[in-house]
Amino acid sequence: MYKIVFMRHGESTWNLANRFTGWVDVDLTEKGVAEARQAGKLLKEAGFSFDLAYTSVLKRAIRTLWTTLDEMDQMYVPVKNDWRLNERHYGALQGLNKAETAAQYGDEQVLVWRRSYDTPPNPLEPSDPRASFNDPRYAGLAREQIPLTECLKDTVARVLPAWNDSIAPAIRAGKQIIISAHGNSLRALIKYLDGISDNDIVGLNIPNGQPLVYELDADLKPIKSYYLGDQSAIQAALAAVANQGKSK
Ligand SMILES: O=C(O)[C@H](O)COP(=O)(O)O
Repeated sequence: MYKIVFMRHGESTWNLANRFTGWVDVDLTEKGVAEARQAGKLLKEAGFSFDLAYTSVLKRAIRTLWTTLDEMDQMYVPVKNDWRLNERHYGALQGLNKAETAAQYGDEQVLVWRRSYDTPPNPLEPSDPRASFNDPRYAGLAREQIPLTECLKDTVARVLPAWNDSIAPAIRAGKQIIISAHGNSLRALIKYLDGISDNDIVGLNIPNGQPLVYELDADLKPIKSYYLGDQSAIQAALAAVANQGKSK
């Protein structure tokens, strides 16, 4: 049996402001840092010890990972930063307030943009200064690999190669792994691992900064999964994420 830990980053400044974030590189709030520390405490108490860590190239996930490993006194763990674990690109919605967008376009439309499997928000214009073409962290990518918007299906299409080429072989080689990533890149992975249908994935939300443990069989199929920590607080956090896209 293998175990892997997934974690969405702690609260970011744009989570606090309830803005669509995507590939915008915002930092953690103080609460977000505290969530990452608490995650480290829980993982330490549960006896976790990691050999390898994965994260995205966005600082909210990177700092969450550093803070969690620091709390565990495991900052020596090698870290692989992989752009394919980035948050789903939120296109032209990036920067907009989620509740205001729902008030303007309706809760149903915002739910489609946030949670449907295959409907992307409108794309950024290629000439938009928010496009990532000139960002040095993506310098090794072909232009067509750099999104201007994504639906979850697009995110699955880039996350799965990271799983298949890098993460899954490391698990099979016996590495104890933690992945610090984002709400929708983790939804993409969980959809795949748990075989969740395109319809049912709409109902899956991931709270900030809570370690999610997956136990996997020899074929890397999930045996069970559970969040560490206070279960009622986690349920409340999940409901809060779902409600971020409502006008009231
Ligand atoms: O990019 C964002 O806005 C968040 O990280 C995830 O947002 P969502 O829960 O609205 O998809």
